[in-house]
Amino acid sequence: MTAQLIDGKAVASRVRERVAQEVASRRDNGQRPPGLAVVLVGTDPASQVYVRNKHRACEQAGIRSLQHELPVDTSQQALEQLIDELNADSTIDGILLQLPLPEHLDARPILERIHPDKDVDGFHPYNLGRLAQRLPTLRPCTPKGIITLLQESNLSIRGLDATIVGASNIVGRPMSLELLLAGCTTTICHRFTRNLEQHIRNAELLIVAVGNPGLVRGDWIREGAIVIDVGITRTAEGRLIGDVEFETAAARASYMTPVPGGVGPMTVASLLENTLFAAEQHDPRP
Ligand SMILES: Nc1nc(=O)c2c([nH]1)NC[C@@H]1CN(c3ccc(C(=O)N[C@@H](CCC(=O)O)C(=O)O)cc3)C=[N+]21
Repeated sequence: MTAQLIDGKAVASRVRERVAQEVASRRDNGQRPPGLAVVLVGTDPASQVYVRNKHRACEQAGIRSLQHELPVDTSQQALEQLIDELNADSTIDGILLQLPLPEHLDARPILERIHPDKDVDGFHPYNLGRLAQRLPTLRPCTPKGIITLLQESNLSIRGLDATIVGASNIVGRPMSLELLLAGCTTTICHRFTRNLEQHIRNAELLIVAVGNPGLVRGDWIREGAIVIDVGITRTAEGRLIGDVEFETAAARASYMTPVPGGVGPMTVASLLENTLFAAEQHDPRP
């Protein structure tokens, strides 16, 4: 078998076009544009690239995007105060705190301070609880984007044995909820997992989100599996690579996402959908 590549860039661009049409139709109704506030603390170059990409995507979709770039020595208190101001601002529908934060700051109390209605990352415990109970809510962007990618590729996943490698708050754990809700039998592997290879070999759907290139060897992939590679690592030569050995895995998988051009663009597309969703809650159609 040789895998068909799942073109995340193309699917993301269709999703963004749908959002743009919705935003335009709201404007025709006399409604204000959705507003997104992106908060970036410090000068991490990768974060700056992501924030710039998000800003450009918002502009193209007619979403108002405001950037708050704070110095690296910003205090916890100053950051909390900015969140309070954004929570109170009725023109702002979504607040995104770009992670990671500098060492001296604690993300958790700040993420909990973002009003759940404005939590377009879907990281607030309230929203994760709603997701766990299948209630409509703001869902974490990367897992949501992966579900959209599978749907738009007409891949039915109900009943599949799924393995997730990585149990982060932002990808692995919410991904496990999404797959459970979609009807998969789901295994989550993490740093204490003893038989990683065996869990990967069993996977009809494999999601890898660790950030460790070559972690998953191509010959571990089950014949015909769907492989979703969330890892993004920049090599010394400046190329981006995923966590799964690409060539050997693609020889066994049925479908596989490339890096770049797979999951990354879907994360941004989900952010736009979430911002529109938040605006629809704050400012419903007449
Ligand atoms: N509060 C918060 N929310 C996030 O959603 C968040 C975050 N913090 N911190 C960092 C991670 C990472 N992330 C990506 C978004 C887009 C691409 C993306 O568009 N990738 C392109 C390549 C981009 C490039 O050239 O660097 C691709 O894979 O094709 C990748 C990674 C969002 N994150």
